[in-house]
Amino acid sequence: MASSVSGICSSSPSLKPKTPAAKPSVSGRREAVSFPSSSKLVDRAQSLSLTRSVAREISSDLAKADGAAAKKKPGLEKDSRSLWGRYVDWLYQHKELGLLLDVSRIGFTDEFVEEMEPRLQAALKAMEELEKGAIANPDEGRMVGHYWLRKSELAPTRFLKAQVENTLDAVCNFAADVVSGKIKPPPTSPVDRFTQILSVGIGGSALGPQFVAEALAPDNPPLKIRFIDNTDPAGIDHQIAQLGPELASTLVIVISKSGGTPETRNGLLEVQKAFREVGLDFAKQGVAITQENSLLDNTARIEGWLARFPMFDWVGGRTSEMSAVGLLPAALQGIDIREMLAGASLMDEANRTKVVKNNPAALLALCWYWASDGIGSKDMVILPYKDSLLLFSRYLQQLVMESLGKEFDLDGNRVNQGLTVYGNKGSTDQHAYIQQLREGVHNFFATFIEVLRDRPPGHDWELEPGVTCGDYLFGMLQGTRSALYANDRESITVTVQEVTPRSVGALIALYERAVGIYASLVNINAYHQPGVEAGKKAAAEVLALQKRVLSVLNEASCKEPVEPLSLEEVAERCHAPEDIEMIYKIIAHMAANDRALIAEGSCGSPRSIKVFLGECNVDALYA
Ligand SMILES: O=P(O)(O)OC[C@H]1O[C@](O)(CO)[C@@H](O)[C@@H]1O
Repeated sequence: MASSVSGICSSSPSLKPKTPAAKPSVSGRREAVSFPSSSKLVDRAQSLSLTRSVAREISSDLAKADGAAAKKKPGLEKDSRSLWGRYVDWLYQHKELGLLLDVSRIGFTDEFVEEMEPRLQAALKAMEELEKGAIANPDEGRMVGHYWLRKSELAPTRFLKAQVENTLDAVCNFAADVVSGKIKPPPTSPVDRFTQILSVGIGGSALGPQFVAEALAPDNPPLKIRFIDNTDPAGIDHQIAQLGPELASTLVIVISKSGGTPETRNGLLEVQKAFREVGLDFAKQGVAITQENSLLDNTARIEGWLARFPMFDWVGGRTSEMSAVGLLPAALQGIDIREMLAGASLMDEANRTKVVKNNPAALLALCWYWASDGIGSKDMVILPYKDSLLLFSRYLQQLVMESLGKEFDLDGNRVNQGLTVYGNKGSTDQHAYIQQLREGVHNFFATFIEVLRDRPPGHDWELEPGVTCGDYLFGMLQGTRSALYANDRESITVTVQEVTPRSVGALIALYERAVGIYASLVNINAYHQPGVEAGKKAAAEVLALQKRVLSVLNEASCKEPVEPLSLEEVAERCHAPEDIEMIYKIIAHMAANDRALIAEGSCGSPRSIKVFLGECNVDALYA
């Protein structure tokens, strides 16, 4: 029975005005500063409570970056003839892909390029080894093989090659059968074809499929796609409500490499409940994409789901778009996945050259290093001037930040590396934050993504003499690029002819490789994510504490008369006095959600709160 009383916790706790105080040192956080001297670095490292030796190592690492980039940073070239020369000299073109990379508005010097050459060669060598099957993720003892997904011949064993090829065939066949209606929803469905996909997954098991759907799904795809990528009950309800009666013709694809991610598990349980409530048999509409023998795989097998596709140990979540994770949803939406793979493969090939000027991923990594001093001192703002590429920055956020945002380097030195990524799309963002980019704090470099083809042939018209709507978009991009540069804000421009499966595949491959090369340049493991575990562990601890709180409250509520408890008393009885703040938050959250909990007092004055349960659960007393 759920009840709560008298507007408990209905208003936010009052916030005291902040009094300025000396900033405490934040462990592990390095401020973004340009080219600090070595002695300053040592001071800073010491203030971060690092040992002297670690401080010295950081100092010397950054001194290297100083050597390679910082000390020589001249003002940006402004003479238009010289700039044109620079543009032409450095322009990279991939003819077959119709892709251009312009790095002329990044101000690196020839001397910097020369100094970086040996490190770039080492990085390219490392990529070569990785493609051959080296253990490129030493922490987890794993190979990193996403490049094999688009060129199975590269896989280091026949077994792995067959795995890639068989999975691709299985994905294509299954998608073709679903789209053609050979694989049908159960007879309870009012229509005899699957019409919708509900994709349940998070992080790398969602961001690639979301980006690709937004970029490439036709206006009327054979199956429309929706996503549950969180454990937000209202968000989940919304997706299910939007499906309405079409739930009966929805293919639910549950994607989780590990097969045990809580958000994804919760999404699955919620969807299964929705199926039960309307009398549908989930198993007949469920598809799992996960590692063999994971919890999800075993559940799907035991429950007899419609299909299961493998995820491989050697493919990381954030580089899984070209595995079944990305390919199955894409194929079901009528996207040509072989073209995506072809685009990625062509890009990979280009990125194998050891000539840096002809290697677009190496050029990107070089620019990132220059622009952010090899320490992430500047953010990377991604600005695609094309609505369909809206989610590219969101996709890149995980690819770049989960890969590069690391506390330690490969030698165990504390480095707090990373590269912040954000952005939406142009010209929309010109009316949001470009003001600050042009004139405000100088803490970023931009990447423009330009798409030359405005709309399919035969549809264009001039909305004023000689000018189309797309000309405006073009003008906005060029204008912003020039205006930023005029104010010493650097930028990269990636140009594609059109947004096609091939160009999207190429873009994904370009950034995957640039991240790998950059990681080598700064000597970090791009393929693990130890930091994510801390949050997951803490969340599990909160839920465990909540169970203890409930048990303590139940005990007090089973007394005659019922014993309302203060927060201090609850914390004491949970043997967790140090967790009183968390206990307060747990109680406030439960009270806001009709959880058989009666809290008296006011959320704004936590000391006034007395809490008890509406009912005694006798069974729980003896559990
Ligand atoms: O596919 P899984 O195992 O559910 O993991 C989802 C995501 O969670 C992470 O492990 C951590 O956020 C990502 O790397 C991954 O893409």
